[in-house]
Amino acid sequence: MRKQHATIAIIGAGSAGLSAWHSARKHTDDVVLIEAGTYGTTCARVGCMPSKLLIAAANAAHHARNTAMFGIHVNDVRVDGQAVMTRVKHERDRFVDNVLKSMKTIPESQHLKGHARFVDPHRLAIDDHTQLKADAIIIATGSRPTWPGLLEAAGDRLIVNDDVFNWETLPASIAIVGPGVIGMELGQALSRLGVRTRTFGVGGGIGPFQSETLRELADNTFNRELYLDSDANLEKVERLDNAVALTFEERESGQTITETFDYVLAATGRQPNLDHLSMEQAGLSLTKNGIPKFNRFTLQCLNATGTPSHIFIAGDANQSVPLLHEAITEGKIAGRNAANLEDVQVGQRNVPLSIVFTEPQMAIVGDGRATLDARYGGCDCIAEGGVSFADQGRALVMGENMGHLELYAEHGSGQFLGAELFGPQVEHMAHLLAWSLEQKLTVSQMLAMPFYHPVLEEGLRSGLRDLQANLRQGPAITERCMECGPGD
Ligand SMILES: Cc1cc2nc3c(=O)[nH]c(=O)nc-3n(C[C@H](O)[C@H](O)[C@H](O)COP(=O)(O)OP(=O)(O)OC[C@H]3O[C@@H](n4cnc5c(N)ncnc54)[C@H](O)[C@@H]3O)c2cc1C
Ligand SMILES: NC(=O)c1ccc[n+]([C@@H]2O[C@H](COP(=O)([O-])OP(=O)(O)OC[C@H]3O[C@@H](n4cnc5c(N)ncnc54)[C@H](O)[C@@H]3O)[C@@H](O)[C@H]2O)c1
Repeated sequence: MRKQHATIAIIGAGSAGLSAWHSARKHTDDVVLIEAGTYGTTCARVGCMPSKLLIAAANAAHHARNTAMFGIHVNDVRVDGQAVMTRVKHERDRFVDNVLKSMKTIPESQHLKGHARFVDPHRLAIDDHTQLKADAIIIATGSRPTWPGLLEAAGDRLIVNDDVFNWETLPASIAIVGPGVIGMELGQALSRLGVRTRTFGVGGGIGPFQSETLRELADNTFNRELYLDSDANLEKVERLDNAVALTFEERESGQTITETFDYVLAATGRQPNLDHLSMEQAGLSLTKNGIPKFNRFTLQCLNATGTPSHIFIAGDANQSVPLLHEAITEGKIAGRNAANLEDVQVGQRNVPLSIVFTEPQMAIVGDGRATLDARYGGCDCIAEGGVSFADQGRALVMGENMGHLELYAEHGSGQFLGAELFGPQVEHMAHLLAWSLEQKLTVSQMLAMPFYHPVLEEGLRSGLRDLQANLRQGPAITERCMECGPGD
């Protein structure tokens, strides 16, 4: 085994690892990046980007089929599964190429190919070819899908998101287990592309929603176009010759039926890639799930002795906020701190922001209802306001008048705290709200901002007005805001 030394070793060349590399390189040239798998990042290869490409194709088909309300008649909308997948993969490869091109800035001598594991707190074995000793180490190993044992019976018909983006064409049918973020995005997209789908969940959760009102509305809304049972009784999974059979209690009829599908997609959550790292050799204090205890502002892990470690953890590997922009922020902070062990600093973290690219979109800004209730302990400190998109002006114009916003603020201070959003293109409102939260704006300050007419954000203004009324700090709300223009 070759022996090598580096000031900083980064395990994983995904989004967090690459961000950490660039950040650390501002302080030292001696940084080594270790990658076990394929370069190109989860986001570009099998995550954010190919999923949004599939969704874009699906929405094109869906909107083409739903023009009649405008008096426009489109005949024979045909989905060419092979062409859909060709575009998804072609554009996906472009995103991957961009990552690979940017990786060319990393000198050959600074990346090592192979699977890293801890030998002791400062030493890593890379496969069986290199032993790397480092002053500081950043764990940026990402995550992978996990699924309940029941699904194992599907054998090679059990697939995960990675498999979808390798398809040559679309299958005829698929069962989706897990109506979380991945299950809802891919499930709706495949259904809109003409694939027969059924989606099964447990406990009633849909996407990221904590609010019961929004869960119920999402359940009703999605069930208008696809089969979704968010609290399903999935009894049996069986591999047949050319298919997989699922036995379940059908939602409407209550009957137990068996239906066959080409595949079953596990979208039941992800687990951090820490189990093959020999973490027990790293000398760290671990949670009961085997995740190193760490400080989310410095990304520094805690030694088993209770002292700060020279090991940092960033991105999906720490399971804190498994989102792309957070992985990049965390990599940046970890890279800076790993290079300055004597002067570890607190990095700036953004307010929580999560968006699900279904139609209607789902989003959470700041804290959701349940988190706020837990934080404020039922002290009646939270005011809630809301607005339905069922008759919002611009949404009606576009024929996308579905959804509801729930907005929360603190009684007394009037400070905006968070929101759960379900509606057309709420990705944009979610950003406005996240920026307002970053600025610690009060509801009345937010209402003093300009709102153009006629835009979807006028719906947000109605929700904020309702919130303001419930804060009992401003003018009483009128039935309709006519000075705002028609259809606010
Ligand atoms: C289907 C899907 C859709 C998504 N959509 C979105 C979205 O729209 N918006 C959003 O913000 N987020 C989205 N995400 C989440 C986002 O992709 C992740 O949060 C982000 O990619 C995590 O980056 P990372 O660097 O932590 O992990 P990764 O990019 O997975 O990098 C980890 C790297 O570590 C390597 N590795 C693991 N173990 C070892 C080892 N022992 N030795 C060496 N190398 C190792 C892996 O091979 C991998 O290359 C999506 C995820 C999925 C799966
Ligand atoms: N748009 C985005 O930003 C985006 C898109 C995709 C993924 N992601 C990231 O990837 C992460 C992982 O996504 P995910 O969808 O795998 O996880 P998730 O936690 O969002 O959803 C998992 C779902 O599976 C359900 N579930 C768990 N066990 C089950 C069982 N036995 N039977 C049926 N259902 C079961 C859960 O109730 C939940 O609804 C997300 O948390 C998110 O951070 C983000």
